[in-house]
Amino acid sequence: MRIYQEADYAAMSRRCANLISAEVIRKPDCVLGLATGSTPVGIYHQLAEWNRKGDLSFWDVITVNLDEYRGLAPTHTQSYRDFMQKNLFDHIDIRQENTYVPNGMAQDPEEECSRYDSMLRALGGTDLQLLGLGRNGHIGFNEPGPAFIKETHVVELSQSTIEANARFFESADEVPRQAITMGIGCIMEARRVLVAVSGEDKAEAVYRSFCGPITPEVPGSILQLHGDVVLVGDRAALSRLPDTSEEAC
Ligand SMILES: O=P(O)(O)OC[C@H]1O[C@](O)(CO)[C@@H](O)[C@@H]1O
Repeated sequence: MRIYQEADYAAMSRRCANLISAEVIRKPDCVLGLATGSTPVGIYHQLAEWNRKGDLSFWDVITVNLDEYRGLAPTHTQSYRDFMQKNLFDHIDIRQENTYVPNGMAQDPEEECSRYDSMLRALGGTDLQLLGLGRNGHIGFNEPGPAFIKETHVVELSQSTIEANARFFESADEVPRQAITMGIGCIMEARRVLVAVSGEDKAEAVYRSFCGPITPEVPGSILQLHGDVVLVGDRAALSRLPDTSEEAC
């Protein structure tokens, strides 16, 4: 695993944007797996700026998002589709039809999960998967539980995730209780995984994911078994790692 320790959120965002742009330059028709949440906002803004300046094109790029809340329409201001439009897609030259986000309004969610997996397979998997990390170690919306779930699936959000994401809603009561998420198998099949973390409140999850036992109780810990993981964090988020200059643990 490669670790980049950056001074702060801005530097972490620039580093991740650099790694993503390197992939886009290397393979202009790459498949990027994308994440939502507060962490990637700075990364997306940096990519949009380079695109606006003409330094980077997303014309042939395909994007596949990790997850979506169940029951929120794509136009809902807290849906992950809306998040992606506002923070990235509306500001870059990507073709809208090349951007995939699970449909949280699907009448038959199980069918939507299989459709998403088939679509991922048809695309040949992701070249680079960007991940944030939940405070409880979740990746995508793969919450701590008794087993790793391989395929895209419907998940019951944990209380800690509902509380963490309540900041985006009027109150915790409005946070959807379910989501559709890419499974651990789809994430692990990415050719490269880029994990972005920022802030003291992620330090414990980073430590448990990369230095603790591999267990579905800490979904991010599965990444220890991936052959090409790049972890980029600011000092606060990486503060519990024993030595961030080389291997994590
Ligand atoms: O970047 P944040 O807002 O801390 O979120 C971390 C993780 O939590 C989620 O937002 C889901 O709760 C993920 O999409 C994200 O990777």
